[in-house]
Amino acid sequence: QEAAPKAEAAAKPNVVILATGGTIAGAGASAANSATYTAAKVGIDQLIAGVPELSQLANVRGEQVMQIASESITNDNLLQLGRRVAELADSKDVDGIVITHGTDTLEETAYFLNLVEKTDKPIIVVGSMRPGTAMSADGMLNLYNAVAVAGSKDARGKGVLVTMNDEIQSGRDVSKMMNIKTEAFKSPWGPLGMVVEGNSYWFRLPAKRHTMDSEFDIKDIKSLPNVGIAYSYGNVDDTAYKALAKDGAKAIIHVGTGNGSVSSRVVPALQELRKDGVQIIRSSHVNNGGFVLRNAEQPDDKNDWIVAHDLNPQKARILAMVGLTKTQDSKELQRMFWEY
Ligand SMILES: NC(=O)C[C@H](N)C(=O)O
Repeated sequence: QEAAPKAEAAAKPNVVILATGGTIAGAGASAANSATYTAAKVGIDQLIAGVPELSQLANVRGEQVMQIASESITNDNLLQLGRRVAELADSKDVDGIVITHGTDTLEETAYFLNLVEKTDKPIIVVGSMRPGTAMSADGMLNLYNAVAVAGSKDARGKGVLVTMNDEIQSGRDVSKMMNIKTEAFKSPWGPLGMVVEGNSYWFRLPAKRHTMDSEFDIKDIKSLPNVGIAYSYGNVDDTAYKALAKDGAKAIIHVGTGNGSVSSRVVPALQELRKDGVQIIRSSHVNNGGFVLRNAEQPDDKNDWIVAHDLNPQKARILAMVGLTKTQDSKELQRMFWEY
């Protein structure tokens, strides 16, 4: 009789929560403040203490890696987080890792980790749309779901995942499609599954290379190159592109209209920049998921440009940076944009 609880404790998975800040750690002046608040206020110990039910799912411990709103995250922050995740993933007494994160750049961090972490242990990135001080705060349940998925054996080998609004999304595909609403995170290809009352229900698997099957490894990445993003619209000119190149961008993500199209007022500058060695990567600013194909709208073969395919501009920046740590060859980079 005495042995039972002990056996139960031993069977529970060990999950580490790495806290980085964001609204999930935010606080507002009153319960009515769902949108007006300060992000990155509450420490990880307080967050964990706020959801006592976590201890039913796993042996949970927390680490405060940083405390920032995610719009302010830098490449150095990404590397710091990535290295800590890798150390924990290598540790025998860690079964799964949760990262609490602001939602503004959550999709970038999730995709970055999906590319560079050589582990099949679950890595779950999670945030919230409302601070914990607000009525109907969503952080508690999102965090509970994240720990549940991180501790489950079923989540192994599926790449970095995101648990928001009861859905399990692929860290590669998911994007913040809407602000204000708690139903903020969507993937153009749909969620992988659902998490309900601590149980995961899976419906599909990621088809793109990730984690164990990736050619990238955080342990080999010393720094990330400068990659900029320039946005297209009617009456656009080449000012932003030239400024990014002048600032030393190794690649520029062109946020094109529609099919990643490029204004005739911008084409000559992009052809020049490519001749000067800058990689030009065409993506799209359409809201529900772009889909850019080679030589559609623009002669990519002739210009030696790259297409981002279905990656949105901010995810294209992540893959371009990681890819450029391995190669400067545009054909190799294009291969990566098809495979990841
Ligand atoms: N909902 C949020 O987390 C937004 C916040 N600005 C952040 O990304 O840190």
